Amino acid sequence: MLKENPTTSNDKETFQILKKSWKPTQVELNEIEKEEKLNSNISQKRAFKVCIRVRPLLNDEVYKHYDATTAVNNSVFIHKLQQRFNKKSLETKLFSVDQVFDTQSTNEDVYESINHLIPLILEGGVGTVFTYGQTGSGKTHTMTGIENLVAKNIFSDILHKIFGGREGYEKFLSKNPSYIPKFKEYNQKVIVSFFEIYGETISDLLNNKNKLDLSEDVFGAINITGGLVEVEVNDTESMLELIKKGSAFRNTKATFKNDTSSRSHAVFQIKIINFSDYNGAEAGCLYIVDLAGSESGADTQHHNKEQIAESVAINKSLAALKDCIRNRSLAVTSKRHIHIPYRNSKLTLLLKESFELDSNRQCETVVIATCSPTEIDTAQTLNTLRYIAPLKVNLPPSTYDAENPASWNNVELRKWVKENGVFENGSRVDPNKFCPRENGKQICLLHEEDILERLTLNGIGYKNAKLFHFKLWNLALKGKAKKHAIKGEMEKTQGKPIVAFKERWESGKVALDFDDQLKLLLSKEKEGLWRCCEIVKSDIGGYEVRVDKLILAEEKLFNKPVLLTFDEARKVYELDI
Ligand SMILES: Nc1ncnc2c1ncn2[C@@H]1O[C@H](COP(=O)(O)OP(=O)(O)OP(=O)(O)O)[C@@H](O)[C@H]1O
Repeated sequence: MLKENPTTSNDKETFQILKKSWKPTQVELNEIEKEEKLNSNISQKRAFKVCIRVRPLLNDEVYKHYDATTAVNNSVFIHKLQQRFNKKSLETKLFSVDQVFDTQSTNEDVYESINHLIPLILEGGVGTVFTYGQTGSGKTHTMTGIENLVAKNIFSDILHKIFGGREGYEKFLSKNPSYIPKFKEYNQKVIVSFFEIYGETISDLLNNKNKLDLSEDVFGAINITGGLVEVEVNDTESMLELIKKGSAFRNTKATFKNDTSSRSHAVFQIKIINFSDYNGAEAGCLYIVDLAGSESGADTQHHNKEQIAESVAINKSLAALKDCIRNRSLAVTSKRHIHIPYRNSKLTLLLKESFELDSNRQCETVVIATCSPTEIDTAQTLNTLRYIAPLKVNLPPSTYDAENPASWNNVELRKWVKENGVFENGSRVDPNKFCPRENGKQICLLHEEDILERLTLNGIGYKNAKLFHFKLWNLALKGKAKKHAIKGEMEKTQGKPIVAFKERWESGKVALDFDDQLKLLLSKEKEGLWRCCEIVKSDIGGYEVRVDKLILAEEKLFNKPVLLTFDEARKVYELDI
């Protein structure tokens, strides 16, 4: 590995003497304490958790360079030797994040910062972990460690969940010592894929670098197209084998800073599929993303034309990633609309769901900033830390509203189902079967036929299933209207919500009226009266526009405009709630 060496042995000695006598100031200690108090008081979990890992000095660095960092609890100090006239002193910068891993930390220690993502994906959520940092700072070392530890732990985590905890599983094992787990028996599948994003090209690392692409469907979901190989795995060894195979195919080249520098973003994806789930239940998903290293101008001074173009492409996609996270954090606090530019790169498009404020599923991301400890990398380390330190984002506060199913989590939904799914003939809706993992919003987005199927397959008669669906659907519509009322889009008059007509009604808009009927506005007949055609529920779920059913409707009864999206496959419209 090539290293520049502007450090004299004199500097190194002076630095070591100064660092030995260095202590954080009282102001800095107060700041660390304040940050830690703030972290421990956070009742909400982080949507974006930020960690720092400082790697140790490597063998070829130990003699020439020195460690310019000091970690104190969840903060790290970066030191710089300054010379003023004849006097040398230490200049220090402090960064506080959620967790710091110092030069002595192991990959097992770092794994602790991400292991909460496993229960999240077993519940159908989306977990993302990525490392960000200069080339040669330890991203691949950290990510390979995490991939291997996930492979080692995920299968026992699933079994503990199936057997109601570690003790339950151990008790079972003591009675069945030769038991070999078969996840299919428990309706679980663990599916693994591994691909890289090099510039804007996506290649399958488990299939000879077969070219893949991303597409966004009409519902906004991102799909990998081109035949991604997805392998079902049942044990640690098979998963480790795939990690090894995929890593060997990765695009790496020697650079000025790193002999085996990764020139692509590698994405190791684990899907947890509960295949007894009905239509519409999404798989839990973990993305482990090893980013290509960012390079400074100085790092690229020995690059040829092709390498410079490669560096520009890497830095561009890293900038897109930073923009998305930064705007995501701004969007949580800002009163105005903040655009999250996830379409600016393939990487951010893939991770779109992690940036969405209003995602249907719970999404949590861990960002690990990796740093080289040496004094010659201080400028790049400061760049990395300045960027990642403000990225901490809390999950949006709970918006639970007993009258709005779209705001319920799985526990709240189950409670409602238990209380409301009771019929005169004694049959009951079992929440374990109706909504094993979904939250209220996910259930509200299901088609009527999917809901009816869930109910009838579990012994609820068709008539009762319709009644139950109607109750839930009505509540969802009212909840949505109420949400708008709270937002100030409606006024209350005599106990009845009346629209404050900020929106100008115009032809082509769809209005929901106070009887929960939808109408497509065709033309204005006269002031306050519109010629419309009816939009009715279809037998196959969704809505149909009945051009044969023309009516006149009073504008004052319109509750609010709604968006309909067209389901190309079934040729019906769906309410975009
Ligand atoms: N925590 C660590 N402990 C020991 N060695 C480490 C650690 N982190 C990194 N290294 C070593 O440092 C070198 C560079 O690490 P690595 O390849 O992981 O960097 P990188 O950030 O992925 O670089 P690039 O962006 O160029 O791919 C490797 O030889 C690696 O083994």
